[in-house]
Amino acid sequence: MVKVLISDKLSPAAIAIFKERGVEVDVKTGLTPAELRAIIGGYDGLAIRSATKVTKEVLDVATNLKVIGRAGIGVDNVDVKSATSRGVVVMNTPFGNAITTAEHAIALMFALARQLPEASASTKAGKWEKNRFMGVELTAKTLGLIGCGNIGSIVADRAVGLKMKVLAYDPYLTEARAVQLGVEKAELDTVLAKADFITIHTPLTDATRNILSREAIAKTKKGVRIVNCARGGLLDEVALYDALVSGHVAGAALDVFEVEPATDSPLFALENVIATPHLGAATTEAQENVALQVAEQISDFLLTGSVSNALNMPSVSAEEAPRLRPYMELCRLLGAFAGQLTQAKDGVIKRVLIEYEGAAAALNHRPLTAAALAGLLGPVMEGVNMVSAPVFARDHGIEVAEGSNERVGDYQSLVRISVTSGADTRAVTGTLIGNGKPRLVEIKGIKVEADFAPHMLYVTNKDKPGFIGRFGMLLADAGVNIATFHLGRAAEGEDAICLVSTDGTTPDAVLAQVRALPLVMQATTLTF
Ligand SMILES: NC(=O)C1=CN([C@@H]2O[C@H](COP(=O)(O)OP(=O)(O)OC[C@H]3O[C@@H](n4cnc5c(N)ncnc54)[C@H](O)[C@@H]3O)[C@@H](O)[C@H]2O)C=CC1
Ligand SMILES: O=C(O)CCC(=O)C(=O)O
Repeated sequence: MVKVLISDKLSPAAIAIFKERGVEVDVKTGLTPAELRAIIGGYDGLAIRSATKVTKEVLDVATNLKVIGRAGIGVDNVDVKSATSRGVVVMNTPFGNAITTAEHAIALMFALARQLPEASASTKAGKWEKNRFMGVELTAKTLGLIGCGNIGSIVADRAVGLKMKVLAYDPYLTEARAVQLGVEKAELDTVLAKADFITIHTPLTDATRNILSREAIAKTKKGVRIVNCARGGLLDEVALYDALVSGHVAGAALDVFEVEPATDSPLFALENVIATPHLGAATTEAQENVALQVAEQISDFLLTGSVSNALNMPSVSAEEAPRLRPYMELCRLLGAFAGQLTQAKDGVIKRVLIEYEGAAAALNHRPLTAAALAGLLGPVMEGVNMVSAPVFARDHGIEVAEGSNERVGDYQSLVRISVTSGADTRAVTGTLIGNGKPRLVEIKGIKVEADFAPHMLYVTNKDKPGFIGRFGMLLADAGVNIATFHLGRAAEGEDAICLVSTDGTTPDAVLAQVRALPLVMQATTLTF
């Protein structure tokens, strides 16, 4: 039974889903990093919000972990790079809390415009300061959006409904989408110069860190009000403090802080600052949405192999997962065959071409290619899987290409992997037979019909009388039992191949004797 740890406060809806799907689930919140490291090795899945920090140190001891599911959007509390190199899928729930967070940004904008928290506190203190709290209207004001993705576009939609003019700075926003949203696409400097309110909705990346820097804040319109409901670190808190004190910025509403939990900040002493404790996603509806989604996504992945909303792996829908699974296995085995042949020769892979023919041409190729790369790179990288293999290939300059052809030849479906290393290119081709069983049908252009087996011996030789008898006797004398024996040749008297499955490994000394047989060009043991 697969086992999942929920290490942050999640709606009980998540536990119900896991149990319903037959996944064993433990809920342990508030763990220290050391406590998490001590237990994480026992889990296949980890469901988190923002409190759990999934660091490299945690991942290093997460020996069974296959998937991390973030019930929410931002994954800045997960070391995605380390997770990827360890083959752990990282998923989020990109839409479940977007409306709620957009509503929080709008709520903060209203709260700033009418100084609601201060007015409420003063009234409750019995002061009735009617003249102190003079507000501003939102109608006809300019809202500057920085980031117009899921949340930003919902904020834009609501702001347009409030009769605001919306300027959006987002390098990835197309003109067509801007028109559809009723916003004007603008450069950052224009947004800074013209906006009465600015709200940030970008992820925190190297490009967005400090996007509202001291210099940027200096370019804003005097009296601007700023909302940050995205991530701490997107604005310079010290510069913001100075601009609030000088009166250049009329108010700021912050849900997120550079250091969280933020229990102490000079900003808290300012009347014109509203602060909430990272509450953007905190509604019953959003928490139920993200908890349900993350539990479904983690269960689906662990139980069926379907992948949704992963940041480091191509998606595989629940519908296509059963169809893709035998092909993924075929691709992995073909990759492993080609990888072991390459390793036995010159070793350094330069280029991989994966071709899909017949029925395979119509499939979702990204997960299949990832599976082929995982098999191929197995001999060079311990523990490589579909998550880590494409990244490893990219980082090591291995060129990966795909081809497809719907034409059906001798086989309904074919996958061919051609690997170039040094001056050589080696191709292995396979198909699925009967109930989805992988079969090798061609090696280096020579036809063969062979199943994959845990232990194999692959020999290339000259097609001349004398090899097969000597080879069989040698294995028999060494006590290596042959399970299956397959032969193929390019043409009479030319290059031939012999693929044998054995009941156990062939010792290195026996392999050396095979290599020394007359007519043998090369011999390699293979394991699958
Ligand atoms: N306060 C809270 O509780 C919550 C905060 N968030 C945060 O809200 C932020 C936005 O989330 P989503 O809208 O779902 O993300 P998204 O990925 O849908 O949208 C982000 C947008 O930022 C744009 N962008 C990227 N780099 C940019 C740059 N250099 N300059 C301007 N725009 C840039 C992207 O093109 C994209 O359109 C994230 O930081 C997320 O972590 C999300 C949910 C809850
Ligand atoms: O889980 C939370 O409360 C925070 C949500 C959030 O920041 C996100 O989804 O990115």
